[in-house]
Amino acid sequence: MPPQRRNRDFGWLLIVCAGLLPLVLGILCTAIEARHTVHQQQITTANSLLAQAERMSDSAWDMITELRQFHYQPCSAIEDKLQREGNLNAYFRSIGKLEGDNVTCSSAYGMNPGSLSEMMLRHPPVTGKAWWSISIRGTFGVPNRPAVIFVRQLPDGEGFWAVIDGQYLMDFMRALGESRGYRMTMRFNDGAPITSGPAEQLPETYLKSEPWRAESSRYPISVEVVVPPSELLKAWRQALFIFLPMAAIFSILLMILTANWLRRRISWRDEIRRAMRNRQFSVHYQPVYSMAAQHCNGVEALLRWHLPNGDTIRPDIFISAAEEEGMIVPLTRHLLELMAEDIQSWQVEPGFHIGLNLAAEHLQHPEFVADIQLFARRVQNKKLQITLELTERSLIHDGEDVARKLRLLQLQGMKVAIDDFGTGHCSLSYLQTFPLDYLKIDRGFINAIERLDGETPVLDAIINLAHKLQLEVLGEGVETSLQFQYLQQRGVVFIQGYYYAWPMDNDRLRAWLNEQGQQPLLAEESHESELHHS
Ligand SMILES: Nc1nc2c(ncn2[C@@H]2O[C@@H]3COP(=O)(O)O[C@H]4[C@@H](O)[C@H](n5cnc6c(=O)[nH]c(N)nc65)O[C@@H]4COP(=O)(O)O[C@H]3[C@H]2O)c(=O)[nH]1
Repeated sequence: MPPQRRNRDFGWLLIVCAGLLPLVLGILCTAIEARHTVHQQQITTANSLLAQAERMSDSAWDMITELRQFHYQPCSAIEDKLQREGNLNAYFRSIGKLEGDNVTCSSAYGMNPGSLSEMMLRHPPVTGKAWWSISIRGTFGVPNRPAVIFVRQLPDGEGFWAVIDGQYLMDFMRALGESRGYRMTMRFNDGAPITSGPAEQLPETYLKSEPWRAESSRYPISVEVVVPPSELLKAWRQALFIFLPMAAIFSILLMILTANWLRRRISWRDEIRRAMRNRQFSVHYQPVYSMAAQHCNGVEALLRWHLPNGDTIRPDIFISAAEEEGMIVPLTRHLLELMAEDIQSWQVEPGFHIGLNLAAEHLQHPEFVADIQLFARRVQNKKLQITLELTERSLIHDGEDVARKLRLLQLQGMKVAIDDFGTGHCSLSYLQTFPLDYLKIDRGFINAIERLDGETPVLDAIINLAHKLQLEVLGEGVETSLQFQYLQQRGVVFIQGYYYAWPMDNDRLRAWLNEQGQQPLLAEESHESELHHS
């Protein structure tokens, strides 16, 4: 499959993925949100149930405290009063008195209706406590309806009891959760369950939510709330209903952005190719001043891109794009061709320097040496000093291999410079790895110069370092007389910048070299006219 085709297919895949991403994320988030909502509802329901059960327990214990007034009184004397108390207070099925395990008096059945076990339809729990309560599946009189019995036993064997009808609790549960299909279970003291909701086991599906259990801090009451899958599904559907339109908008936006990004990527590559074909690139040359020779002894080649409408694209933009799009090698080869053509028109002394910028990808390319050698052969009649400028902007991975190639080219008479020194992450390691001849100080450090007799610590340190390593130093971006003099005083041998000359096209360079190329640069003079002229 040709690479172009493969890229396009990959692009479609990327657009589809970008479109799906918000949808998938949305579905996941809403599922989590639905679970959270349902869980909160479970907690709220359980807490409401507990609160109601606690209120009923409070009533029951209050009633038992009230019954204390009938202590030592025979059932015949209190029967009517008991009946009235039992009937007039909410929640109660019956209330009464105890003697040991025997029920001696009941608001429902009068005197001596039987034992406590017979009334509860089970043995009383062994709690060892004078106050206890337990949920039961029914009572002697109403065996099929759950209830809760509250008992207080006095040390003298007498006691009081109250039975709350479970119907009140079941009604409350129904009101809370019947419409939502909740299954709710309440137990007092691990007694019989009082339940409401569907009795069947919920199917084991992903949508099943965990039962929520809660206990009262005041009484031995526990509740459990189970939510059916349909509730979770409903909550999910509601969340999706709100979220899906937003997700759809996000999907469309993301697809448009991805498509634009892909188009831009493809268009940079295509545009650079087209621009090379249509000769929209040209080379500008910026003169370099030699302090020793006191005249221009070389130039740096800087690529320019002129659009047919007269606009230009900044080199830092199209060079970065070419590096990212894998176009820097063809572009540099194009630069070398343009330079070779221009150089044929030059009238310069042998040894005149021509510096050219090289990107890391090209240095690592297997045909790098051949490319440079071809260029050198094409301009060999001019006997130029070719300087290869490495920049730290993009990292050179295979340092040893690149160093070997550079050494080979050095043996054939070329020089190597490190460009924009100090701005990257690996300035010092480059000094150690590569066979360098020149160090070009970035204009950021030159801009820091404030006074001729003062210090510029970092700049001074770089200059000293270069001298120690026996590298020749070039100051880049020199714009003022002060900067020029400062560098001159500190033994910087080459100067490049607007103060000396701006980058210019080939025709203007030839004229400039003729008129000003041999003139010394004097710091005291005003160079305004010279700069504008160039
Ligand atoms: N403010 C200021 N700027 C000054 C002064 N003197 C020169 N300059 C600018 O500083 C840049 C020097 O080039 P660079 O550091 O190699 O930085 C270059 C270089 O890294 C890259 N570049 C340019 N042409 C090529 C090329 O053919 N190949 C590669 N790989 N990179 C290139 O693009 C960068 C920017 O290039 P340009 O825009 O041409 O910008 C040039 C030049 O116009 C000055 O006194 N003041």
